[in-house]
Amino acid sequence: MVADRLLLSCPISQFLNPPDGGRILVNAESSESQLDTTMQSVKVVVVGAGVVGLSTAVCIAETLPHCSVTVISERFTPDTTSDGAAGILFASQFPDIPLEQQQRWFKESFDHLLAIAQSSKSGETGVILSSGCQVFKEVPADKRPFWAEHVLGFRFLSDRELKRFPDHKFGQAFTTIKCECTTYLPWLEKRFGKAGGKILNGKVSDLQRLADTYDVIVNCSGLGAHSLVGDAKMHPIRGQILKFHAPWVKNFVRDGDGHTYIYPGVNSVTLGGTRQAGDWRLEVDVGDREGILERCFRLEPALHGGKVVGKWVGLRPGRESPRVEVEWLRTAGGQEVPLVHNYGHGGFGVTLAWGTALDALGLVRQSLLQHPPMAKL
Ligand SMILES: Cc1cc2nc3c(=O)[nH]c(=O)nc-3n(C[C@H](O)[C@H](O)[C@H](O)COP(=O)(O)OP(=O)(O)OC[C@H]3O[C@@H](n4cnc5c(N)ncnc54)[C@H](O)[C@@H]3O)c2cc1C
Ligand SMILES: O=C([O-])CC(=O)C(=O)O
Repeated sequence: MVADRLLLSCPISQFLNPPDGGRILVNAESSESQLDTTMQSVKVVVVGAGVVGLSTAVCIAETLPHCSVTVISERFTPDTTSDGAAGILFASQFPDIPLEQQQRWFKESFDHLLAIAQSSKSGETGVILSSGCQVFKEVPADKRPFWAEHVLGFRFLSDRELKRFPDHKFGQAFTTIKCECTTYLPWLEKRFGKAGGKILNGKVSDLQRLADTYDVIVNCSGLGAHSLVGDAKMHPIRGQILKFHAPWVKNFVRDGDGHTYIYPGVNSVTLGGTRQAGDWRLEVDVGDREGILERCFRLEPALHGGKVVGKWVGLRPGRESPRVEVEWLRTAGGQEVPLVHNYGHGGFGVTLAWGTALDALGLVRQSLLQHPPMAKL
């Protein structure tokens, strides 16, 4: 996606550890609006360019025109965790977040992406509708998940339909959304550029130092928050998937245990998966690959005759519940600077990104009202 950005040879800012010789990348489409943003008074920086960071940056840049918004990130599409995600909109319940808030996150994300999937933008964004079922070996305690009314056409499988799954006793059918981030993130980057956003490439090592330059800091660093803010609750949940050629498979199937799924997409079928908590390995594991193929072929025999066309490992930003809250930093000059956190979405970051981005936007707005910033150079 570097082709979409203008590469300028500028000295990297003091707070960055440049990973590649201090490049600063600025979205080419934003050059005109950059002139405007330098005139604007409130400087916001978003750390992270995965689906959570870019969604948050777009929400702020489009809603608060008096803010100039900059994204700083070590990695960009196609090299973020978000890029490898299957991108299916689906969630489990987090323990520490009010259910009403989780429902809102899900609904806001779903409705936002549904409008895209049902428009002419579907192709350029990689956001599509996807129908299928989730099946369970034992009948779950909660047969109707909290998001049942937000997806389309949620219902239980009939006995006749369940005959297809001899190892399973219960199933749910529904239509949800598949958001393919290798297409969606470049589109979000462009949308951010059109809203006047700037993009810098670099690793942030100290949020406190950003506070000398920016009025608001938004932390969307995903698993990076483990070291960036020393969040010991953050841990990797390793996930391995395969990309599979079987264009005749049209409907998704997911085992309720979360260890086997088949998600047909725009160009290939995603076969998964693994959920290995505390495992930092990014290498493809041959044993995992064999296990995925065996389980997926058993669940969806129609895969026979297809072939593996790709493989990928990613580390989910694991946390018991996502962290969406504000804390305050104090600069050497005694100014209070809000630090809005939005990270720790585990296996559901694509699903919840737009919803938590809207909450992060609310926290930014509230912080600015609470403490109007003093001018910074
Ligand atoms: C196999 C697999 C399948 C998945 N399938 C799904 C799915 O179907 N549906 C779903 O909803 N979710 C899925 N997920 C989960 C999803 O990928 C994550 O929840 C989501 O990508 C998190 O997004 P993020 O933006 O927080 O993190 P990331 O995409 O990891 O982005 C973090 C960003 O922060 C930057 N960063 C970090 N530290 C720093 C620093 N110090 N300085 C500067 N930049 C920094 C990184 O470079 C990166 O740009 C899956 C994950 C895996 C592994
Ligand atoms: O669980 C799923 O169906 C897909 C997913 O979100 C993941 O692997 O993290």
